[in-house]
Amino acid sequence: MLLADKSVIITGASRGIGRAAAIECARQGANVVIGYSGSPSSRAAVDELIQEIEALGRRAVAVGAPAEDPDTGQLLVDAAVEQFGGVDVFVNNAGICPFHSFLDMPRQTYLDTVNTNLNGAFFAVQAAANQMKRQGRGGAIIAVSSISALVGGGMQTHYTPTKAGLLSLMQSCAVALGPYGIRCNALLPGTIETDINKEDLADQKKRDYMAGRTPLGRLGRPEDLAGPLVFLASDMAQYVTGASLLVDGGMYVNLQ
Ligand SMILES: NC(=O)C1=CN([C@@H]2O[C@H](COP(=O)(O)OP(=O)(O)OC[C@H]3O[C@@H](n4cnc5c(N)ncnc54)[C@H](O)[C@@H]3O)[C@@H](O)[C@H]2O)C=CC1
Ligand SMILES: C[C@H](O)[C@@H]1OC(=O)[C@H](O)[C@@H]1O
Repeated sequence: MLLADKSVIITGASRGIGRAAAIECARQGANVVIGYSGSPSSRAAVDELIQEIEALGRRAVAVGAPAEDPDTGQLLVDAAVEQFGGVDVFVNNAGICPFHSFLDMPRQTYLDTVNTNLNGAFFAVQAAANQMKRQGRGGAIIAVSSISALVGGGMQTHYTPTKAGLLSLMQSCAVALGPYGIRCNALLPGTIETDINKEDLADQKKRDYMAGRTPLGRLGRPEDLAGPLVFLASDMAQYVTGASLLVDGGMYVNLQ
C-alpha cells in the first residue's frame, strides 16, 4: 500500500475527482478528512463516502465548510490532528467553473470563482503547511489545477487564471517548503466527466469535439486522476516537487 496509515485531507471530496481520490487514498491505506461545502444537499453523498471508506478498513471524517472561507483550511487541519494525529497529505481539489462569456461576466461570478478556487486554496495550503512544519516529518501538498492552467477558454476567462494561479502557487510553495521536506505539486486534469461540466457536455457537438481532440479516444473519468494523485502523494514521488502532472488523455499535445 502506497499510503499506509497516512492522514490525508481532500477538499471538495463529496463527488467527482475528489471523491475518487478519497477512495483510492483509503484503498492505499490512508485515513481521510473529507472536506465538503457544508451544504445539507451534499451530506447524503458524504455519509455514503464515509461508509465506503470504512468498508475498506480505513477511517474517514467529514468537515463541512466553504472553500472560500480563509478559516476552512485550519478547520480541516484541526480535524485531521484530532482524529488521525496529524496531516501527511493535503489535496486542494474544491472548485467551480460556472461557464460564462467574458464581456458580460457578472462581477460576482468572477469573485466567487477566484475566491473558491484560488484565494481559499492559498489559506488552506498555508494551514496544512504550518501543521506539516510543526510535525517535522515533511508532507505532500497537491493542488488540483487543470489543463486550463496552460490553455485558454472563451467561456472560462474567470476560471483559467485560478488554475494557472494554483499551478504557480505549487511552484512557489515547492521553493518555500522544500527545506521542511514538504513537496508541492500540481495535478492538471484534462476534460473529465463530472458535475462541473455536466451542462456544458450535454451539448453533443461540444462533447464529440472534446472527445475527438483526445488521442486516447474518450473523455476522462474521475478514477483516471486517482492513480496519478496517489503517486504524487506517496513516497514513490519522494524527489518530485514543483512539478505539474497533466492527466488529459493527450488532449493538450493534439494540435493536428
Ligand atoms: N472535470 C474536469 O474536467 C476538470 C476538473 N478540474 C478541477 O477538479 C476539481 C474537482 O472538480 P470535479 O470533480 O470535476 O467537479 P465536481 O463539481 O464534481 O466537484 C467539485 C467539488 O468541489 C466542491 N465545492 C464546490 N464549491 C465549493 C465550495 N465553495 N466549498 C467547498 N467545496 C466546494 C463540490 O461540492 C464538489 O465536491 C475542481 O477544482 C476542478 O476545477 C480540473 C480540470 C478538469
Ligand atoms: C469544467 C471544464 O469542462 C473542465 O475543467 C477544466 O479545468 C477544463 O477546462 C475542463 O474542460
